[in-house]
Amino acid sequence: MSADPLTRTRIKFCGFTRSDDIDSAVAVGVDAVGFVMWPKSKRGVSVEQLAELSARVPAFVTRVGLFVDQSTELIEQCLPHLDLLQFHGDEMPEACQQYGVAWIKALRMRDEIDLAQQAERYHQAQALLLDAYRPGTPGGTGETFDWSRIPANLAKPVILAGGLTPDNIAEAVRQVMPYAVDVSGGIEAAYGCKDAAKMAAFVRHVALADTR
Ligand SMILES: O=C(O)c1ccccc1N[C@@H]1O[C@H](COP(=O)(O)O)[C@@H](O)[C@H]1O
Repeated sequence: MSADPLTRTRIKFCGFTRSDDIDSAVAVGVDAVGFVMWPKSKRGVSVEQLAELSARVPAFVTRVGLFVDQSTELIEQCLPHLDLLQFHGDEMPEACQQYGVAWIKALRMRDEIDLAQQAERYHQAQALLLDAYRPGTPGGTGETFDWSRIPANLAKPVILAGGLTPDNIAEAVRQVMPYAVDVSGGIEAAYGCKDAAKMAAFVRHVALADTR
């Protein structure tokens, strides 16, 4: 069965560093592309690179900036090139809200996390991005977590992340039925270098699994 376009699972590819990879992602129908603004990441880009890469993104594809506890000044410099902010650190809700731009909050699935409480805390977020927890690493680990820990009735839309690949994404979509999925490492040939065939396979497997 094909997916209902009004409810189908949205797809974000993250960690772009090359313009050609953006073209390939757009060609296979990605909904959002992400840019890692955290300089410690091997996928990190500068504000100048962000400006160049984001200019390559066509209308109606969302440009997302990923930040990890970064300064207001840096984030403000990035704003002209972004449609949505993704916060991956310990940012307080007020800090996320201060830019007047739509944002999502990443939560790492540590054992003791209370997702209902976090959904209330970050109620102004457009969605919660759930990622694997590895101590000392804010994200992009390439690791999955136990998807059965995600409650079906969470008060915010869920973006599933963490170790997704063309091989496991169909099962993830069927099991979790998230609002969206987000992937970085699983569609790469090397850090920051996307693989066109993996991106195409990922999108195809989401569509095949999406029966809503
Ligand atoms: O990609 C990174 O380098 C990164 C660095 C710091 C925080 C988050 C990061 N990436 C995000 O992590 C998740 C999962 O990534 P993966 O698919 O397991 O590689 C995803 O949201 C990335 O955007």
